[in-house]
Amino acid sequence: MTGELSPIDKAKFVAAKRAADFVEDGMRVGLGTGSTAAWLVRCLGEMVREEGLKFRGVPTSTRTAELAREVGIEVISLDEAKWLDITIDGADEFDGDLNLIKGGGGALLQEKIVATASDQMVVIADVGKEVETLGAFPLPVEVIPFGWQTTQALIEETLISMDVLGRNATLRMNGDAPFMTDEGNHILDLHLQRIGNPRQLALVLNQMPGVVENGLFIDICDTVVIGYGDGRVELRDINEGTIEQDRLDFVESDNLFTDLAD
Ligand SMILES: O=C(CO)[C@H](O)[C@H](O)COP(=O)(O)O
Repeated sequence: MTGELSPIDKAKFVAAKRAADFVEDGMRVGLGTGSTAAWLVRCLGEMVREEGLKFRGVPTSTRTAELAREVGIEVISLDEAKWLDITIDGADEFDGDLNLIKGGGGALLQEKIVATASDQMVVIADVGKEVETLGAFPLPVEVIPFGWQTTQALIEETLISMDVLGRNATLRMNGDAPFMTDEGNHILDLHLQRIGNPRQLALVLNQMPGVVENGLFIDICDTVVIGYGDGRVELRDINEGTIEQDRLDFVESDNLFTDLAD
């Protein structure tokens, strides 16, 4: 990476760096997927190498597993861990109830399994991810390849019957081929604009044959660490609201940040 990082990357970095402090010796930690989660993995790797932090990580994707091993984190499977102390992951949107849209990176299935198997889920996000109502970000739905067009039609019909604003579901592509998840499935992105009742929509989607999982995370996240481009971080707790506001002096002091920016 060369040159100065953008304000969004700085915001992601400070959120990840603050959240890394949640990890303590002996913990089993779910490691999320995406660019913000990648900062977290790099920060944790640095803590392993330089401070002797000892923990085991359960990655939510092959990408995260590769990065975690690269930076020196001990990687185990979810079945080896059985239960996790904490999962730290990014999000595409979060609302005032800390409900989320996830899956922009296509890892929503593993992410939901891992987060649900954790004592607490901490989301790391730049402030641009905060919304009043979920839905401006297209909602990812993981579907099995068999009959995916039939599943797409069923989803669209159901959205019409639910009177949801936007109704089209598009197949996510990777170049000329359909995007494939780690589990060999496809992703349909639902362009909804606004999700009035995310809890109901999540339940309805998961009842359809062909749907494996949807990207709505309802009542799963406990805390959001919000990063700002000027180094400020805010911790928001599901029960207590804002519990911490701080500023990380990352530009001058952070080796990892300046190493990566150079
Ligand atoms: O859900 C995810 C991957 O499936 C990511 O956490 C989400 O897309 C946020 O990504 P980023 O940190 O790159 O903005």
